[in-house]
Amino acid sequence: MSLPKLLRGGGALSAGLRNCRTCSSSATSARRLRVLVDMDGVLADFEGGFLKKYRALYPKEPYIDLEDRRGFWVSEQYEKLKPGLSEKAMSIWEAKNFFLDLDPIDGAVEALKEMSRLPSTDVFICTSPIKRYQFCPYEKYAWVERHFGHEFLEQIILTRDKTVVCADLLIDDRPDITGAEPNPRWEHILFTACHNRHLSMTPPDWRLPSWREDWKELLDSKRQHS
Ligand SMILES: Cc1cn([C@H]2C[C@H](O)[C@@H](COP(=O)(O)O)O2)c(=O)[nH]c1=O
Ligand SMILES: [Mg+2]
Repeated sequence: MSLPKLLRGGGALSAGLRNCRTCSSSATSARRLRVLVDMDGVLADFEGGFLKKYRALYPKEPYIDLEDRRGFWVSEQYEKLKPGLSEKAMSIWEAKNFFLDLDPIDGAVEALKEMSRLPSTDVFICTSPIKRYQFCPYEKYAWVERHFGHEFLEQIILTRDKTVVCADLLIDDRPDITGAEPNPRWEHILFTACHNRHLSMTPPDWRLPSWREDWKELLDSKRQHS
């Protein structure tokens, strides 16, 4: 089988992998591809937005350049940098307008709109809100409406556990996605972000380096081998 160029781990795509068709309810839907796309770090520039606001609010505190970011949790790396910085980091994304003000990731808006227009493809934005919920869930909806339009609000899934969502693919920057379901239906495509770009990929892992790459090739490949 020829593998898409973006598959760094040389993954075997869907051959022998879990088949999401088992959770489809009709023959018609069985032919459609369902794609979940994460928001923070994939569509919205969480890391860039955080650093900008953190430096503005705490100009005297140390910070971590994006190229030095390691590990998914910003709060953990900041706490290691200086005890107490975890709380200051959290105060940034817990504040009003943090999520709403995030810039889109390069190419994300065009790519997602194009993906949602593809035939036989259902696209959902699948994102985890923070538990301090005063602003975050509302602002995530408002962000989607601002960048994708009102209609796209039908395609939002807010969940703290993405493993229980049934789909063919999940494009997400978090390397370790775990939850109540030990065998999620989707295959994970790791979207490259500052905190994960140094991780080596092992088969059958997939990676999408950016929205400027040929993400359609990944979808087509999954479609063909499902
Ligand atoms: C880096 C980091 C993130 N969070 C929060 C912010 C978002 O609500 C989620 C990540 O959501 P995703 O759907 O997995 O992109 O986590 C956090 O609480 N602490 C952090 O350090
Ligand atoms: Mg993310």
